[in-house]
Amino acid sequence: MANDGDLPLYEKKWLKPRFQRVMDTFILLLLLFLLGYRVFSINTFTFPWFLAFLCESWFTFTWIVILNAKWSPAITVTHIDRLLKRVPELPPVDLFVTTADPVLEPPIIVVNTVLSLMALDYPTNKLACYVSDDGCSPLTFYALVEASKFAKHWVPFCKKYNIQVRAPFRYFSELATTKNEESPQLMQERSRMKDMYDHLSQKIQDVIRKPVPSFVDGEFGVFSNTDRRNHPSIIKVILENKESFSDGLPHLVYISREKRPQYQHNYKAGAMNVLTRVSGLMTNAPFMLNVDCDMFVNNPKIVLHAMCILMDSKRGKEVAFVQCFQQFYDGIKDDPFGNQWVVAFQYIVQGMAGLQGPFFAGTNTFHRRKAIYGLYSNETEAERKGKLAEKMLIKQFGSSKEFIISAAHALEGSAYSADDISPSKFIEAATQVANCGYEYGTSWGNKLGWLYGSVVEDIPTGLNYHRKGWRSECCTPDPIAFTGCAPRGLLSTMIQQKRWASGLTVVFFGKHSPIMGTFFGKIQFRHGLAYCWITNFGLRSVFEVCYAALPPYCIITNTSIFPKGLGLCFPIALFVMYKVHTLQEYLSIGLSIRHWWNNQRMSIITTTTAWFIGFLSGVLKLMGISDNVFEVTQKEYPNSDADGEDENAGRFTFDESPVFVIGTTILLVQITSLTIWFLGLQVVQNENVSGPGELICITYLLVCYLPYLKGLFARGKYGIPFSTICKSAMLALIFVHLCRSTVVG
Ligand SMILES: O=c1ccn([C@@H]2O[C@H](COP(=O)(O)OP(=O)(O)O[C@H]3O[C@H](CO)[C@@H](O)[C@H](O)[C@H]3O)[C@@H](O)[C@H]2O)c(=O)[nH]1
Ligand SMILES: [Mn+2]
Repeated sequence: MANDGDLPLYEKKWLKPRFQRVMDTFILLLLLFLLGYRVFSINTFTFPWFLAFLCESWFTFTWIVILNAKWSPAITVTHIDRLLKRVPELPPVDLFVTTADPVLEPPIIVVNTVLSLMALDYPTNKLACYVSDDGCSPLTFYALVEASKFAKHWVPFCKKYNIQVRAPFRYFSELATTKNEESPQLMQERSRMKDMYDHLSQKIQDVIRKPVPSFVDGEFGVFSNTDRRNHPSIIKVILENKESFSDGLPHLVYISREKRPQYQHNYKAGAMNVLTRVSGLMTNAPFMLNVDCDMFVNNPKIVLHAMCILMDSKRGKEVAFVQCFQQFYDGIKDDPFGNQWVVAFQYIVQGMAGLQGPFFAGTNTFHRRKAIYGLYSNETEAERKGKLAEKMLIKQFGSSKEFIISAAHALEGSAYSADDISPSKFIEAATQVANCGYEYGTSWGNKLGWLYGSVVEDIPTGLNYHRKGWRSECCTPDPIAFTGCAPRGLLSTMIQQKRWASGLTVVFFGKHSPIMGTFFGKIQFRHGLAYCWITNFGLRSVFEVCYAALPPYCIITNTSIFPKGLGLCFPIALFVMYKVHTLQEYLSIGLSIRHWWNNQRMSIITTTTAWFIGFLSGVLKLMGISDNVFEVTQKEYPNSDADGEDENAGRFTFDESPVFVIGTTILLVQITSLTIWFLGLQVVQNENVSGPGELICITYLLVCYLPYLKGLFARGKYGIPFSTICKSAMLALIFVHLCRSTVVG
């Protein structure tokens, strides 16, 4: 371990974004002015004014949440050189990859991620890679076995030439665009690698088309007669670094946990807990890295960077996890569907890093094993002793004798050695802890491990760390640590956003909410408030949908929520300031105006449609009426012959999903109200008639919903289906009727 007198392995620097703070505060003041105006105006007690007041109060609260989260951003600077001076002390790290569906997540993608992990710049005898396959697919297993053979050539090649991108498909596709002067030897070896890789992907392709007969026997026999929803645990050690060579290959283990129809499997969280236990038995590394199957390593030194933080003898001791940004490769230019999250990571996540630390974003994260085992950050030796009693351990961790021993070791933080670790010795015990009944009555998913109960497992799991007094850190080395694939279509984006909104709603109203963590746990006030930025995704939609319905309501019933004349300047100034400020945020980190506008537009569309549906389904789940499912996001393997698609890459596509019914309804309601105003069909009233304020709102919403407007008239997948239009028209008519009945009736 490091001597306390040593220089720190990492430094934390707080930034002072003065200009941002001024703008943020100014916008807050304008919001408060607007609220003040509402309170003191004579119309306060009419229904629409009250609703507007409610929504604007919420927007003000949301702004305070954002401002608070962004206020004191921090970055970390890591010193690998200092860490490397202590090489003999480098700790083992277990690497986790999850996959769930061989169709939505093509095995070649999983294979690339695994290869990039195996080739990390870290002593290989300290690494073990575990792949969890919830799809129970012989194909994925086959692909991994074949990849492990390729790895024997690929890993030494990468290390010899210090290749940066170690996922072969990215390496070869990036090569095509950069031509450097290189040694003939490298070029020769590279072309050999390319041939081998092409051969590997061809083999996997062939099996997708026509499964080889040997799938029913030999190593693949265990997969015969299995159904992904009903099968025993399958655990296979594909590679074992028996001699513990520091320049060999890491262990590679395939795990498909038991599934039975009568059990709840808890989606990714369940898979992560099985990975934690199986790895606990086999290698029991004190640190673990978890990535989604599409997130490959982009910076081969990333483990070293993360270890600088986790191994630091002062500040690092309180850190439960290190989060790397989620970044994407081949994202569509200017982020047309708003799913690349560049700004969110830059301002919110980096902002939270200046408080108690970033939230756990589900992937690209290094965890401290004893923290995931439920320890508090500052537990004393004595307090821990009580917890290590065998009875207590069995109650929390389940009845596997072997696992209890390993858990006790992990909790004590006792010395680890990479020698004589042989995963295959533990197959039997590992099968036991991967079975569905194992967690029954234990604390898994409830007090420790990845938490259950919501389809977003990452946020409550992160909250659980922070609640116990741990901190977290961001790690943002150059080049960036990992890159993955963002959804490439509107539909998959909507499915993803809907899942987040429903899961987050359940979290916000559940026992793991940031509010509970602040009052009953060790989450600091400002940090708890910052957490509301993400946990409130679902709830936010309710207010935005209301606010989108208000101006049409006003037009139809000929009332008004906005001041007229000079008074209108206030809300307009607020709107303009907000837009200019966000635009400045985008430009200052090198994003384009187009990127900004796309995100502005999508924030309206996503909030009022996908998040709204997500909120409703979250509420149904909270009331116990229905359950939410984890719909896996489609990962696309870039196909060289699909280039023709590119010009339509950012275009909106529609289908019969309810998300589009909501969006189309909102659009039709705006159009209808505008038509009513234009034709002068409004209810006749004497005072406070609707005016420019309402019209501006409607126009802005129409501009945001322009792709939908085009969709009304387009055909095929770019057009909104006729049935969706009919449903929306019905809903819009009902809305108009209801509005009129409040005044006429
Ligand atoms: O039953 C399941 C469902 C999913 N997964 C895996 O979970 C990961 C994330 O799934 P994905 O469909 O890619 O979801 P995203 O919306 O892209 O994921 C984001 O949001 C999730 C929470 O909703 C987090 O878990 C992820 O880390 C985060 O990247 C993938 O590796 C899946 O294979 C499983 O292992 N088992
Ligand atoms: Mn994903």
